[in-house]
Formats: sequence, C-alpha cells, structure tokens
Amino acid sequence: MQKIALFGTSADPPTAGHKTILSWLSQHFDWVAVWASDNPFKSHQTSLEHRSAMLLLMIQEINSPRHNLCLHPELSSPRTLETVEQARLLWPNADLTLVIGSDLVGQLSRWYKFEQLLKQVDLLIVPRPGYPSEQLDLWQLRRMGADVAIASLSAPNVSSTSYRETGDREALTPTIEDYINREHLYAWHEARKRAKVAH
Ligand SMILES: Nc1ncnc2c1ncn2[C@@H]1O[C@H](COP(=O)(O)OP(=O)(O)OP(=O)(O)O)[C@@H](O)[C@H]1O
Ligand SMILES: O=C(O)c1ccc[n+]([C@@H]2O[C@H](COP(=O)([O-])O)[C@@H](O)[C@H]2O)c1
Repeated sequence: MQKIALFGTSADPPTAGHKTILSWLSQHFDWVAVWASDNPFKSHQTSLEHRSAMLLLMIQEINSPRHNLCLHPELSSPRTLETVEQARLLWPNADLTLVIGSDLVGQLSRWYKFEQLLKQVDLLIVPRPGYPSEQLDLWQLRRMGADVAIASLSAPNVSSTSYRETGDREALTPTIEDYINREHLYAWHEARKRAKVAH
C-alpha cells in the first residue's frame, strides 16, 4: 500500500528544521504532502500566500532525488481533521501518516475533534530538541487507539520564533533568506539595511 506522509506547518518562516524533516520524510515515504496552514492557537506575521510560497521554494531547494515532495495548498486548514478528510478523498487507498514535532504532543488533546483525527491517521513524532521522546506521554494516545511511532532523526535546534524574535539567521536556509529580503518580510530585513547604511 502507498505510504503517504502529511506534514502541515505554519512556516512563518520555514526553517532549517523543516528542511531536515522534509528531506527525511522524502527518504522514508512514497509521497510527502506538505502545506502551509493557519494555526488556530497562534497568530502569524506573514500572509498564508507568502508562507506557502516559501515552503514551495524549500521543496525546490531540497530537490529530492525521489521527486516525492509536493506542496498541496488544497490541504490547508487550521483544523487538521479537515485536512485529513481532504487527503482521504485524494488518496482513498493509501496509508496516511500525520507528522508532528514532539513539542506538539502535549497540545494534541486540544486539537479539533482529535479523537476522531487519531482514528483516521497514523502518527509519526519527530523528536525536537528540548522535547525528548523518552519523556513523552504516549500512553494516553495509544489507549485511544492511536498508532504512534517516533521518527529516528535529529532535527537542528532552530525555530521560526527564534528567527522572528531575534533575527537568528542560522534558522534559515539561503533560499528562504533571499525570499524574505526580496519581499521585505519580517522586521529584520529593514533593520539590517539600516545597520549597513549607518556603518
Ligand atoms: N527543529 C525542529 N525539530 C523538530 N520538529 C520541528 C522543528 N521545527 C518544527 N518542527 C515541527 O514541524 C511542525 C511545524 O512547525 P512550525 O511551523 O510551527 O515551526 P516552529 O519552529 O515550531 O514555529 P514557531 O516557532 O512559530 O512555533 C510542527 O509539528 C513542529 O513541531
Ligand atoms: O486541528 C487543530 O485543531 C490544530 C490545532 C493546532 C495546530 N494544528 C495544525 O498543526 C500543524 C502544525 O502547526 P504549527 O503551527 O506548529 O506549524 C499545522 O498544520 C496546524 O494547522 C491543528
């Protein structure tokens, strides 16, 4: 049966962490469906169109030899259950695996109709620095019938927040940094330009 990974992200902006995850998924799944979405628990600094465009650039930057990474904007919804229902229409016979970072495990029970969600997909958890997988309480998820696995990869310790709040360029890949500069997104672009002029 075809194995499909579903990876949704705020991508505000996408980081080197997202890049590592996408590259790994590309090697371990037949197809990787990626989308940028609004998160009902957060506000976003950049429009969904820009976030989606950056994600597409990241997929092109990865240039996976398997050509199995694909942006699916039609899957975008703040409610992952709606995304999964849409994915099921696209791939009625595939094995669907929802991919989330270990930092999100603690909030899953607050997601829209999450028990229903867990019945429709397998769950793959990507360990995130600071959220060790040994410390995750997966028992409750499994008791509800969830099929949960932990991915064997280590993603870099970066976040979109660290870029938005401190301008941490280590968090970004060159393509995304270029896009941000070109489109004048986030505050750091203007701040750097002013600093250059002052010198
Ligand atoms: N460095 C990372 N390591 C492991 N998982 C990550 C990493 N960065 C993002 N993820 C996971 O990827 C998905 C999308 O993350 P998201 O776009 O919210 O990035 P973020 O860096 O957490 O953003 P923000 O700082 O704005 O909350 C989530 O499931 C998140 O847990
Ligand atoms: O379904 C929900 O209620 C829900 C609540 C919070 C987050 N999500 C989704 O989880 C994915 C990861 O979110 P983020 O902000 O960590 O990138 C993204 O696709 C969000 O739309 C979904």
